[in-house]
Amino acid sequence: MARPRYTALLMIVTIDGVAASGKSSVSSGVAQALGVPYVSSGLLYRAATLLGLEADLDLRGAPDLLNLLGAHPVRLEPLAGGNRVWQGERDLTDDLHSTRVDRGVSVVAALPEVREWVDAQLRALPEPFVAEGRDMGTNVFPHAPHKFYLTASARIRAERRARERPEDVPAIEADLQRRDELDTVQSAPAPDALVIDTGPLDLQGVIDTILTRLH
Ligand SMILES: Nc1ncnc2c1ncn2[C@@H]1O[C@H](COP(=O)(O)OP(=O)(O)O)[C@@H](O)[C@H]1O
Ligand SMILES: Nc1ccn([C@H]2C[C@H](O)[C@@H](COP(=O)(O)OP(=O)(O)O)O2)c(=O)n1
Repeated sequence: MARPRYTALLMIVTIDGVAASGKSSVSSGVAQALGVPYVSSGLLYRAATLLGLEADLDLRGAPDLLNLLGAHPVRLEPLAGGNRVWQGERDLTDDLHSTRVDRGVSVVAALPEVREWVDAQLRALPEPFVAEGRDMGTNVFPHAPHKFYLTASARIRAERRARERPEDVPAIEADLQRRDELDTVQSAPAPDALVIDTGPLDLQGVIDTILTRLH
């Protein structure tokens, strides 16, 4: 079958949304269909959090955290199938989705200095790509021609995430709601984003909804 032609092929596509709304799975599917990499901005916030926790730092203290990140630089490797994060030769990726990192990351993401550190790395990446996070369409790539924003109820998101975490659905739902609140400032949809309620859709349904907009 002939591969569909996408006008978005040489541009940036942004996919923002609340926690566990499907951003990384959907971005990976869209990126693979477009034949471009996807970029997971949340992994950089998670890496800063992991390294701060490992160094026993107070996560509210930007100077110490920035010193640490400056001394041991972190690199995001944006692949279409799944992003990886490196610190030198160490692959941090598999340690970034623990409950401990989930619970600390919003505090770190609220630090303006850390946001600048992440944004600078993202803006240095070669286009085209699909970028996912909270503020890709509003703050980091406001000129992107195609923007999407994923939502779903906290219960549905918790049920999905429960397949990846040891905690039960109510505990995960409470954590997600707490994080939604802490992340509110940077999580507003761009005015020109298409908001997609992923609740009634399966993964492929969300990917197809986006791809039909990119022809
Ligand atoms: N529309 C969907 N239907 C069913 N499961 C989904 C859907 N979107 C995502 N998922 C699943 O929900 C979980 C969270 O998705 P993920 O892509 O990690 O979200 P995010 O990047 O927003 O945190 C994953 O297990 C993923 O496979
Ligand atoms: N562009 C971004 C991406 C993530 N963040 C913050 C907010 C989130 O709580 C954490 C982790 O985001 P990530 O997308 O990796 O994970 P969730 O989908 O929220 O589970 O980072 C942000 O503030 N801005």
